[in-house]
Amino acid sequence: MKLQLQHYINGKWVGKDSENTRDIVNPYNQEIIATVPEGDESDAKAAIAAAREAFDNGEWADTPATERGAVVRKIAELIERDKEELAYLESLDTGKTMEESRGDMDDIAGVFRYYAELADKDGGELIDSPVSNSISRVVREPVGVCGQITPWNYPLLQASWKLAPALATGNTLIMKPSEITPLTTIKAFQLMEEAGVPAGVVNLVLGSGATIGAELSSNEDVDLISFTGGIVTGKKIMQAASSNVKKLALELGGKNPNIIFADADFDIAVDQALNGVFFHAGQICSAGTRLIVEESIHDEFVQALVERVKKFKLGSGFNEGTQMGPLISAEHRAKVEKYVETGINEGATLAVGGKRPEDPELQKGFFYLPTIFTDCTTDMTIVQEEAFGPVITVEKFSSEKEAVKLSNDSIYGLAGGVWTKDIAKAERCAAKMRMGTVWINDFNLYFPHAPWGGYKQSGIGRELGKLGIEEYTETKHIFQNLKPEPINWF
Ligand SMILES: NC(=O)c1ccc[n+]([C@@H]2O[C@H](COP(=O)([O-])OP(=O)(O)OC[C@H]3O[C@@H](n4cnc5c(N)ncnc54)[C@H](O)[C@@H]3O)[C@@H](O)[C@H]2O)c1
Ligand SMILES: C[N+](C)(C)CC=O
Repeated sequence: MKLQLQHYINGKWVGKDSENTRDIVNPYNQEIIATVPEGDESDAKAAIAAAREAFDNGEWADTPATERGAVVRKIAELIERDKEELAYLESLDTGKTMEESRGDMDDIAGVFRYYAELADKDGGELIDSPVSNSISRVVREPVGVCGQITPWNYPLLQASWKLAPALATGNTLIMKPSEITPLTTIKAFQLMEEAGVPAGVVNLVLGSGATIGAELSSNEDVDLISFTGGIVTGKKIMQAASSNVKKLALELGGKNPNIIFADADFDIAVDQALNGVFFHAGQICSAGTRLIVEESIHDEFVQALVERVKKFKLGSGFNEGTQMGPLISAEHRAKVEKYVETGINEGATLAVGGKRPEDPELQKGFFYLPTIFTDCTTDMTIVQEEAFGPVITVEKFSSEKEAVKLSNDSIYGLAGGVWTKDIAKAERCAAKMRMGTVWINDFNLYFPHAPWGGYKQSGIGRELGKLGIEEYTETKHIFQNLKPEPINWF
């Protein structure tokens, strides 16, 4: 199936002849891999109008939940059918390895399957009414028109966490993928069309956040805005969403602590600490970029990390054996470089990395060497701010209480990890860590059944799990008086 490099509005592919276009660039070699129309506010408004009409006067919201679930299941099947093509497009667009992209596609199909199953499982709740001769029940209904805005690091995965629950519950939607990485989202809209999602129910507008994203966030015909991305954008969206007091779901950044106690399994903790931060070149919201290591093993632990890091294989995501691809763009690499410069100026010790690779084969891509800073303290910018790149900061601790205190010293609260063989200690730490996810002797694991989201400034609401579908519903209480009588007050 040919990739439709266009917007998808009201069941039609539009924008082919647009004067404004954007080139999509391969971060591995800067080649142009596609050119797409660059939409503006008028495209966003057309998509919102289509979604509004489909919600208010279409049949999707009233379609039996079992049938909606069947459509969502069909989407999962089509993703599985086209897994290789989708994985190829994702790696081309983001630079991540094919193995990672294949894993993402499995996860994405799993999310559609999970919400297909949940679609008809909430038949409401009968309340034990305190009023005699009455029926009191609670039902869940779709919110309405949903705006959905996604980032570039996990383009289709983050989209699937929004599309699947919104569709399963009978909403209509407009999605704006990151302007840097729209390819797999375009393909997913083709698959949703093939699966039989009615015209107007799902709409796709390509273009920038400042235009389309801002329109989706402020337009009063949009009932809910769901955003995954950076904290600065999240705050702008929150303000814009106040126009009509939209329902709001924000999945923002993280500066995620990974606590390593001296009694942890040393080799596994080293291995997973590396994986937790350098996977996808650190461009993961939940990357464990803040290592907090018990003093007694600190030097040995850092040495083991540094030795392993020096052997990392950087390269094309399509080459067998590549462990780490490039960063997403020149601008993003410049941000990571500035961050590392800040760390050096703040007095942290650069243990390894801190520059671009010299390998001639990597010069066209936006590569950056895996980097480790030691002698870090919580007052440093690099310990507080998200690098969203391959950079670890290492702090020391000498007591359980101090480890937990350090881990919570952040405006963020997305995720964190604890490594120890003492399960009681691990549970005590997990209970005190102010984060949406805490992993004990693991890191960066997520699956459709468990909720995902942040405490503090890491966001509002949850995706995945049962909470992830509830985000897309309004709750209504219906009270029926079976024996009405006059009140005789007036
Ligand atoms: N919590 C999570 O689950 C999660 C998952 C993935 C990424 N993230 C976060 O995403 C960030 C990286 O992604 P990014 O650089 O694409 O983020 P970003 O905030 O720059 O962009 C995200 C999306 O918002 C759009 N946007 C930009 N300005 C906008 C505006 N004014 N109004 C509406 N939309 C606007 C962009 O076009 C893009 O589609 C990191 O901070 C990362 O931690 C969080
Ligand atoms: C949510 N997650 C871990 C899939 C991607 C975060 O960037």
